[in-house]
Amino acid sequence: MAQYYTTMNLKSRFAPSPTGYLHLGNARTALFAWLAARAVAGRFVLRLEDTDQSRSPQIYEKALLEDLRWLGLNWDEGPDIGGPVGPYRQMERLDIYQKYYEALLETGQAYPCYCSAEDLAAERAVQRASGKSPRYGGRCRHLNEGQRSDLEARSIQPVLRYRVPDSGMLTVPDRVWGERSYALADLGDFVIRRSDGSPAFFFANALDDALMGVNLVLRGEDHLSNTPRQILILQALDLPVPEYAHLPLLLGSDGQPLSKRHGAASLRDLQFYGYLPEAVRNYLARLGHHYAETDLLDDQALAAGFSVEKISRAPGHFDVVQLQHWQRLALQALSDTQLWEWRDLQYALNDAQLWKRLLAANLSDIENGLREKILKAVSEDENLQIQFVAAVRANVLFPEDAVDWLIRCFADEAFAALEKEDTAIAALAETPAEFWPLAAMLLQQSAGDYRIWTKTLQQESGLKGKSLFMPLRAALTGRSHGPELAALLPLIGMERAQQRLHTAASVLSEARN
Ligand SMILES: Nc1ncnc2c1ncn2[C@@H]1O[C@H](COP(=O)(O)OP(=O)(O)OP(=O)(O)O)[C@@H](O)[C@H]1O
Ligand SMILES: [Zn+2]
Repeated sequence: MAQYYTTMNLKSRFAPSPTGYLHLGNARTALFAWLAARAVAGRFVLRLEDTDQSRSPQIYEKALLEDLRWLGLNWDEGPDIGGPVGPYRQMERLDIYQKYYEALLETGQAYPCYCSAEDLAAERAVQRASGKSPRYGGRCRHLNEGQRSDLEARSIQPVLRYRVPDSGMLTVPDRVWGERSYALADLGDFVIRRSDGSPAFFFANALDDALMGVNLVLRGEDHLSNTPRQILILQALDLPVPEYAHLPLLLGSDGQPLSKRHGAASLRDLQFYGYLPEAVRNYLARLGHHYAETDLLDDQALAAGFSVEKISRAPGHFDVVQLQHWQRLALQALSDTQLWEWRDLQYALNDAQLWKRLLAANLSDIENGLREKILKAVSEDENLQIQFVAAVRANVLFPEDAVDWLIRCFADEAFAALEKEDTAIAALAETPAEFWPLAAMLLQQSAGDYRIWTKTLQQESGLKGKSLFMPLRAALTGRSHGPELAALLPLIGMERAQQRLHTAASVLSEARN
């Protein structure tokens, strides 16, 4: 049984390949490894497995660091900040690997294999045909010096294979899956160095964990079957074997595991939509890990409640409804001022394209400087900002929602053509024509006091409940749902409210024509 790490020296890591944008599966793996370290004041390492040079463009390395930082993770050692056991990019560690290849060659635990891709494919075909599971049969195991130099003379670049012991069992402990035993005879001698000299994943990954002092390897279940080979390598080199914890994979809506190469829902996408990183952290932390608390947790609480033992074995599914639930809670946790200053909201306010889209029906208003006019009015008045945020915050999930409500509150001439929901138009159409002049007059009389206005309007129109408030909401906001009208009315103001009540009457007559 593996020795469980003490809480004093835990070191975990995230070791992605910079081959695409991080998706939520990668992000959850990174988050769990980070939480495991932060829970016990351990260390967290970021290592880039960039040995597949054909798929490792520079942009992905930069994006990877940015996205992890956006998510709120930090690392104690990594490619950008260095550390005591670096370098932290595998391509910068080739000399280190070479030393260990030589050690294995010297003791005969590794040997060069000259088999061509065709040779190997033919071997596998024969094995499959006789119902055996395919593995390398060991053809180059016993080549003598003369045979080797012959092959070298034909300038065949060999791979290096690890010589797996012929018999025996290997027991692999896993903190999530428990112990599994493997018959060594089934493994087949596997490649540890490719013919171009680059290290195979099995080798570099295991070696680096050991050399970097990583003692908890938390990674996706896709690596579960690699573990016996990695333990063999570490044992052969007399290096420490870490503890392993394999996380069930996150699946997309097609039931397939998310994968960078297939462009799965990325952290970048979530950032673009305006998700708050604390919402994403809370969502991911509960994806396959149990927390007793159902409210939004800060990082300290997330770390304190994290334990490898609480990881579930069931595969996770990306569920946007759940993610939005955490977005709602994360937004609620912001003060009004913080919400107004939300960086993504500030971007959205300045995003002319977004305004154009929200106002598509009335582009001429954009040309007339509508956006500048509204922004000027609210940017000069801090009270108005706070009042606005306080009124609409329960109806805002994304920055775009806030911009939409801003337009609905503060646009005058634009409003006539502002997009109106069908249900809102239906509510207008069901309301008698004489209601609107009455509503306008009583609004004037009540001097904008919402309670007095609606009370007198109810008395004099005979309408009440939904048939009173739905048409008012529809006329004032163009929507059938939204923030409290009492809170919106002061923002809309008397003048615009009057205008909209009159417009509602004309919408009605248009609808009837
Ligand atoms: N769908 C997934 N769910 C959970 N974890 C995953 C998933 N896919 C990969 N991981 C984990 O993310 C970490 C980084 O792996 P890696 O960079 O190879 O990601 P990948 O998505 O498999 O990329 P690629 O498509 O380039 O192979 C590993 O620990 C891996 O196990
Ligand atoms: Zn061979």
